[in-house]
Amino acid sequence: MGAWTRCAYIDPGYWDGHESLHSWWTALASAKSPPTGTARAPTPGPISSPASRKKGAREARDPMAAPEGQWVLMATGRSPTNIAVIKYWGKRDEALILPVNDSISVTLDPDHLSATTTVAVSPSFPSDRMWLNGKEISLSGGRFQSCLREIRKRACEFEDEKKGIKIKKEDWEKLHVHIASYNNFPTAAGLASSAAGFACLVFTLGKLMNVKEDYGELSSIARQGSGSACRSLYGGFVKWCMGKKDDGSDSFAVQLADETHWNDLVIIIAVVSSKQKETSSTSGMRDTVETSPLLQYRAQTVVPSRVLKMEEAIKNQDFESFAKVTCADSNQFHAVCLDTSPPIFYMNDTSHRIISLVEKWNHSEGTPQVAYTFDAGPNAVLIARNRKTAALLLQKLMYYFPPQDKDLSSYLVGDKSILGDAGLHSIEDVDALPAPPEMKVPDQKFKGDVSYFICSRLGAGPKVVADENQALIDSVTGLPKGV
Ligand SMILES: Nc1ncnc2c1ncn2[C@@H]1O[C@H](COP(=O)(O)OP(=O)(O)OP(=O)(O)O)[C@@H](O)[C@H]1O
Ligand SMILES: C[C@@](O)(CCOP(=O)(O)OP(=O)(O)O)CC(=O)O
Repeated sequence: MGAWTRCAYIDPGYWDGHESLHSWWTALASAKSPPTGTARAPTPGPISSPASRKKGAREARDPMAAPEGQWVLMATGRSPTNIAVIKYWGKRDEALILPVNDSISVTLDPDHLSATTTVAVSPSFPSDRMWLNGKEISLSGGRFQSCLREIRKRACEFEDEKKGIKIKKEDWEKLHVHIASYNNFPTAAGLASSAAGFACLVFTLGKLMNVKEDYGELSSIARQGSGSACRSLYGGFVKWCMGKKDDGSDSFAVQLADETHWNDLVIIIAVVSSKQKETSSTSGMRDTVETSPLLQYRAQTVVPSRVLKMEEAIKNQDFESFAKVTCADSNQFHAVCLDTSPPIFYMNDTSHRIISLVEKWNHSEGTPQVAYTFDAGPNAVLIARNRKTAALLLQKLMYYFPPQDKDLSSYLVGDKSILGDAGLHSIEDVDALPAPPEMKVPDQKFKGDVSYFICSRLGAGPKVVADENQALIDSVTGLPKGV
């Protein structure tokens, strides 16, 4: 499925109150063909000519847009999100974003959950500006400033003789950027939009500014945008090494194995709520560090041995060990939240019901079939050992959490083929599902408690989007398309 037809992946309610974003997106969606995703050097926008102005320029020009005759140089990238199986929770340095423990994550398929970002520079831009999901946001926060500063420091000379553009290393400091980004899933709803977003920003700025540093170095810059973002610089299985140094230079991500290493795994996300959460990860973990006596024990004693176990499990594709450690770590992370004063509740009754369903099924099989993990929100991320298990899991989930209306195809987004594997072609198939035998109260159903499901898999790291039609910024005006 092409990136620009992915509105269907979003909870229909997600668009409520997002009218301007919706029309912005619709305008883009009707624009052009699906992405190719192939990597390539940044593509400079054309030097505006009378012909291109006639075609592309708006009737009333924005006073902040690039004046006619000025070049706009742009790059577009797409970055995945990731879900931690050993959680990062707690900082030892708030400004540099240095964690109290190592963490490990799986990168999700960017077709289903990712950020797409276009960055542009032009001598005509008077200031740095950013638009997120079609709305202008401030770049004045320390996190955005750190990422911009660190990338600018590493920018290298760029020349395009044909287009007559030459940018010397020292010139990058003087050039302002315009940034437009779009998440193909709900923002700030516990689905790690900050991870995809900051990874994408750093990756794409790095491409635009001809940064030569390796992904490890880029990951430590993305870390300064949002800790979990450092793990989105790689596909597959990724470890964020906490590091020991005060300057954070040894706190970066490494890839443990790429997305092809263990490709049996199927990921089903139950989106329990896509509303913005009450306690952000940043403030939640700050409170935990200040008040939870359990956190120290977790960081110093529990996590180090779990990280070793997890690395072994991944290396050997040992699902039993992988699932046990994943579930235990999610539960301990939420226990640490509960141990915070005042206590933080990220999970809700639906989250607890899903845990109970998985635990009972795993127990009845004698060996884990599915692992669950929950970030700073009620949404369940369920990792099934293979497709067959994922199809069985979906049947059980659909039995307890049938859709509110009759439209199955908007109730499960992402890899919809799993519906066929589960024998669920229509709402009648859902109604006819038998009660899972392992559950004690099979008759109770919770229609409407899950907003929708996403079926995904492990995915690759960030990519350049070479097709300029998919850029979010107009290469003539230097402003977001459709705004
Ligand atoms: N595409 C993006 N580009 C740049 N920044 C982004 C992007 N998407 C989100 N962000 C930043 O991340 C913030 C949301 O982060 P927050 O941690 O609250 O939610 P989340 O990452 O979706 O959830 P969680 O980390 O708990 O799973 C936004 O306010 C914005 O500053
Ligand atoms: C529960 C988590 O998702 C916490 C993520 O926290 P963030 O990376 O969003 O926090 P900041 O570094 O303050 O931006 C666990 C994880 O991803 O490891």
